[in-house]
Amino acid sequence: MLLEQEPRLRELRVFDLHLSSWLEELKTGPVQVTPIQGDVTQAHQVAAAVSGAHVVIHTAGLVDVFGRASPETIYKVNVQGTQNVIEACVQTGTRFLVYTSSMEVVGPNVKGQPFYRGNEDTPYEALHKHPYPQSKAQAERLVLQANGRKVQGGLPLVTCALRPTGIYGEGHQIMRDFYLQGLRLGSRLFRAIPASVEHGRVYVGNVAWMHVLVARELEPRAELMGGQVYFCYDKSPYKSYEDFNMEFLGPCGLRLVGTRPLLPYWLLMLLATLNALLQWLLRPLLLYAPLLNPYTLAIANTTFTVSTNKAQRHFGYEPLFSWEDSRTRTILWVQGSTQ
Ligand SMILES: NC(=O)C1=CN([C@@H]2O[C@H](COP(=O)(O)OP(=O)(O)OC[C@H]3O[C@@H](n4cnc5c(N)ncnc54)[C@H](O)[C@@H]3O)[C@@H](O)[C@H]2O)C=CC1
Ligand SMILES: C[C@@H](CO)CCC[C@@H](C)[C@H]1CC[C@H]2[C@@H]3[C@H](O)CC4=CC(=O)CC[C@]4(C)[C@H]3CC[C@]12C
Repeated sequence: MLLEQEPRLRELRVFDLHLSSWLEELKTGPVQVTPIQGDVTQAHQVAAAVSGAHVVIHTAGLVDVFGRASPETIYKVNVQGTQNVIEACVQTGTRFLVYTSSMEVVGPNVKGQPFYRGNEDTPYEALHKHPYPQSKAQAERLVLQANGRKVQGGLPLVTCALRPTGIYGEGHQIMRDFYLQGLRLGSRLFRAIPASVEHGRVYVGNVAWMHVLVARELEPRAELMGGQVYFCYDKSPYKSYEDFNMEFLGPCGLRLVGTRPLLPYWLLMLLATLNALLQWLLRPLLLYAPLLNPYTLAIANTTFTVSTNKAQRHFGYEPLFSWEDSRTRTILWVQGSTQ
């Protein structure tokens, strides 16, 4: 997105624990693309990568709500890693920092209270028990508190945080898992979540586009945007998690069975709790980390949708991809990803 949309870009450094092979293809254009294999938990590696950069987009993170990683590891990558990025900016004189936060820093909370088409100012009890949202909330706080800190050379750091809702699009592994599961079940999926529960989703291309715009506008609009949070949104429809997935899986030949959940909520919660127990029991022997656990069930079962125009007001954001484009691109990816 940066290469396509930012004409003033001179160099793009990609710092990641795992470098993808597609990065090589990006090296053929006029902009210098520098892949750097590194770990955000290693302060010296981060500082070396950041040195001389005009703007840092910090999107690396450990996304785990399934119990694959330990809470300590999640904290180390998401919180300590973010602190390292901030310190690297301060030490090396980089003034603009964009952080990929998450809707999860707000909710859904452990009480299952709905957040219905809320915006950045909507009051909501953000109570976290799970390591992932806890770590994202802590990291976001660090980023916002760092706004205004003096960087090397004496000028102030300008930071802001973007909070995507559930991201979908090309590369969405869970979508592919549901597709494969549906194929195994005779081209069917069984409804587990009531259709009335709305879940916020945003297309990956629009998430990227919003990051590019923020990176571009942070300097001229530092006064307004510094220390701010913005939900990442687009025109994707408000639907339940499963009904939304069917927008893509339907055209790929799957159908969702049932107008109401096949199993009652208490039974699903029992199964989710059993999964958590099994995970704990099996941990010394193997990693058992299914999609269904008490936390994921609670998120999927709680309405959380965003309706805001803050990004449009502050830096002129309009989605780059329409809902129709986002849908088509995602369907094509699902179809192609399993061949
Ligand atoms: N997937 C979603 O629905 C949402 C994701 N987010 C946030 O967006 C960001 C990207 O998430 P996804 O693309 O979904 O996840 P992902 O797992 O596909 O991407 C995360 C990237 O961070 C890298 N990474 C992990 N640990 C690292 C380390 N120690 N050092 C350097 N790089 C490391 C990974 O190699 C990977 O390339 C994360 O910060 C996540 O919290 C926010 C809202 C929703
Ligand atoms: C009960 C199951 C029946 O089919 C459905 C389980 C679906 C879950 C795996 C997903 C439901 C909601 C998702 C999360 C949500 O989109 C918010 C997120 C934000 C992030 O920053 C990271 C990812 C995630 C936690 C996302 C993960 C997958 C779900 C829990």
